[in-house]
Amino acid sequence: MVQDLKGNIRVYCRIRPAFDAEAKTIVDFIGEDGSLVVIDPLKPWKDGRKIFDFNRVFGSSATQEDVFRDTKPLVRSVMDGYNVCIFAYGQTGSGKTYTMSGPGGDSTKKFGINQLALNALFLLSDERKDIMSYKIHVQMVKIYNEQIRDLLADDPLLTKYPFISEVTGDGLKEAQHINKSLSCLGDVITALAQKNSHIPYRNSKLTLLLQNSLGGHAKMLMFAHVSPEGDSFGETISTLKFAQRVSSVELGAARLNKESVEVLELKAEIETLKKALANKEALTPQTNKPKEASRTPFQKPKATAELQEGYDVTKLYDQAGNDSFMKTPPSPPFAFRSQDTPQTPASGLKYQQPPRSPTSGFKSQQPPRSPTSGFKSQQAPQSPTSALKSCNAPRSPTSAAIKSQVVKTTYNRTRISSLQLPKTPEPLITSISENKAGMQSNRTILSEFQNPLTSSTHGKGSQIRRLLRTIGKLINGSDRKNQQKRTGAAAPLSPFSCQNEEKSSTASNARTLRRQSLTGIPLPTMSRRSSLGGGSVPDSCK
Ligand SMILES: Nc1ncnc2c1ncn2[C@@H]1O[C@H](COP(=O)(O)OP(=O)(O)OP(=O)(O)O)[C@@H](O)[C@H]1O
Repeated sequence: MVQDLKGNIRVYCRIRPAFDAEAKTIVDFIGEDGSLVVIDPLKPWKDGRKIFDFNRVFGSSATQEDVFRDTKPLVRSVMDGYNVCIFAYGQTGSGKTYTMSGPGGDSTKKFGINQLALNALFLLSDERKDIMSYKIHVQMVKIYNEQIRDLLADDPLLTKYPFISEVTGDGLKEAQHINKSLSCLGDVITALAQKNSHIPYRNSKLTLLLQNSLGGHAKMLMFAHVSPEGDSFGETISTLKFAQRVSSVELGAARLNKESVEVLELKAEIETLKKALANKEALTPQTNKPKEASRTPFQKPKATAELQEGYDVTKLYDQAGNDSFMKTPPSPPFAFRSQDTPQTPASGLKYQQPPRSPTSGFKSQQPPRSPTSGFKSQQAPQSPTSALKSCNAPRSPTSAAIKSQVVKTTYNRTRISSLQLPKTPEPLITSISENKAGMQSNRTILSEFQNPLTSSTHGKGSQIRRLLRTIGKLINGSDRKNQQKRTGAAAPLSPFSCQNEEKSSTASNARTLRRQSLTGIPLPTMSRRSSLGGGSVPDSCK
């Protein structure tokens, strides 16, 4: 907890076993609390003792498993939405490769952090497969002479580089670049430690590459490797001092890619609300249920079909209380485009209703829709203003609203083609569940590529939140609304009465339709005109 408050740079120190087991090492003391005391072989008395503090210190007897045990929680936090960076630092021959790649061999005991971390990610992914779908991408690059090379590229020429790990000519150049990288890393760490406004990430490819993992938005683990031999003391002290500096950097709490977790939580909430809604639905008397063949567009199963076919119903239902709802036609970018979810001929809002006037929106078997319409196929509204006017019987705006949100959330999801859907709201929720993977895939891509998709995931979170609010309103307000519906006359609904009246009338219309959707009972004398407010439509608004 203290660490989280302090920041998210952790420093583990690992001491390689001495090559000569008989030789005296510079390690004087290793504390459980992460303290390390080294002693200068040239000053074996008190002044020669240097004390350092890290998060953990692994002595020469520590195994790969020991090291990974303390690394695993960090690795797992990737799956919870954090960017995590683990890197090894230290003089040549101090054990960096051993820790990160392992000594080699098939046994997991020989695995390094890289393999163990991937194993952990795959295991976790498997454990959560019922609730989450992860995509894991692996990239391997080498920074050589300030050139980044993709080591997993198909073209070997791209991966080939001269090994020269002599210090002349190109080797000298290489050494200079390595020094530059490390020096830049040091500069970045110093700037972070000093809380400078400018952090010089761009000074080297290494820091540029690690930018997202060195800043305050990520969790970082540094393995500081040291050799225990006396003749490495100078390098060891240098490494330990740098590691101490890194450890002193206080970045503040890492910023979780919280949208991902939010999505998880919201999904759990959806599950709860789903049950509550289903219960409510079960308690609500279902009367005047039309036959399947003559089902009106206000019935939930139809709306469900619309959802599952990927219709853009949001502008028609979800925003029923919004001015623009009646005025603005669904815009193409918002509409569920055919290439994303192609609809089948059987899909759509086939209301089986007789043709209506040109102001009617949901005409069954209506030919070509307006290009601006979010509705697809035959049922597209003929005009932007015709969305609710066309309703002979109350549509189920609430279920449509729920669905429309899901449509947006699951924009890239696989289309569900069947139109033979049950009449309860469960299919709605089912469609949510079926699209879990989609919601989380973005979330997974976000872990992989870090920042770029955050806003996308955030959008899904807020969409789901809106959806939850809608469901919550349905559950909490249904009784009251039903009561109102039974006792009161329908509120004047006049979406075509222009500016001043339009908002309230549209909202009333939405409430009315929601009441209807909850109960499934058509409102008395719910003609098209009465559902819109009973007044004639002014010419100016037609
Ligand atoms: N914890 C360890 N236990 C046993 N052997 C180790 C350990 N760490 C390192 N070694 C051995 O020490 C030698 C040097 O280790 P390694 O190659 O990992 O160092 P390095 O820091 O990667 O070196 P370089 O920077 O030169 O690549 C190797 O033979 C390795 O097997």
